Amino acid sequence: MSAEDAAADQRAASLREGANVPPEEAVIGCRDVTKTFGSITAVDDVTIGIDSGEWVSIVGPNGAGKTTLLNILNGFYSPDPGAAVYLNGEDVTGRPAHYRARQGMARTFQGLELFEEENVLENVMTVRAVHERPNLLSSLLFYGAGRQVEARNMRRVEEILDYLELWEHRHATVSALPLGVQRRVDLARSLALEPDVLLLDEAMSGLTFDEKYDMIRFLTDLHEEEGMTLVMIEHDLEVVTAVSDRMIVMQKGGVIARGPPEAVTEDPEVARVYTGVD
Ligand SMILES: Nc1ncnc2c1ncn2[C@@H]1O[C@H](COP(=O)(O)OP(=O)(O)OP(=O)(O)O)[C@@H](O)[C@H]1O
Repeated sequence: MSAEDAAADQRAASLREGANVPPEEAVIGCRDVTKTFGSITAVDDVTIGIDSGEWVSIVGPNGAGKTTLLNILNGFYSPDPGAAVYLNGEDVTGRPAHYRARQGMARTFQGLELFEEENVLENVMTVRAVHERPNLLSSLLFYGAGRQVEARNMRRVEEILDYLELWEHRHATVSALPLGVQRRVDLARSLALEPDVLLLDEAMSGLTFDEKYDMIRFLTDLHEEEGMTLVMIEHDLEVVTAVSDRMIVMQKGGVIARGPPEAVTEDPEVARVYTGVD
């Protein structure tokens, strides 16, 4: 092996090692996560740590375990025993998704789990109302407390719709809207939870060039203006390399590379996964 090859191998190996920050100290992190479904190992011993304000993309071929990992991070799936998941430094392994949502984590869905026959306003308002229910006791003690909360929710939802340029669509039935707008409604629903960490599962899948551009513009604003931590599963490597601070590459359930996009895309193992060429 030449000195050049040895250096490339060493760099590739260092990219595969460890998390960026220890998971226990990360905004969102996990240690030793494995998830099996019967004989299928969907996620295989994954440890990651994502720092506050980072924009991290998780990439990899179909079936690599990306969505399963996201489902474990947000509490939809429990990992196999021996794993731990951390949110803002707290061990949330046994905590359900709604607890993690209240602690600042939201997500969008690859398959858009919207109420298709309801309008945009209703879709976002429903999430908001669940997030901030009027406290029952204060509602009983203070006349109008429930109404105040409702008015506050409505104001916040209006701000979100305005921000995502959805205001003109607020009375439209979701199923009648183009996919690009539906994906923005999904994003609006997650923002209604006022998250610090946003997990995005292929938020740009199926979008036209212009729709993707809009989505990137909104996410960039959230990242830069609000300092939101973004963790994004995305197949479009051009988008990933343009926007991400770091990439995590998964294959067959495991992490095969991680680091800044310019370094990861040069990793020989990543090239092999994407091109099938040695
Ligand atoms: N609920 C489940 N029950 C059984 N097997 C599952 C389940 N969820 C995922 N799998 C399997 O786990 C593996 C990883 O799937 P996952 O959806 O996490 O991959 P992915 O990287 O997100 O793929 P894609 O890019 O196609 O969405 C696949 O073999 C899949 O069939």
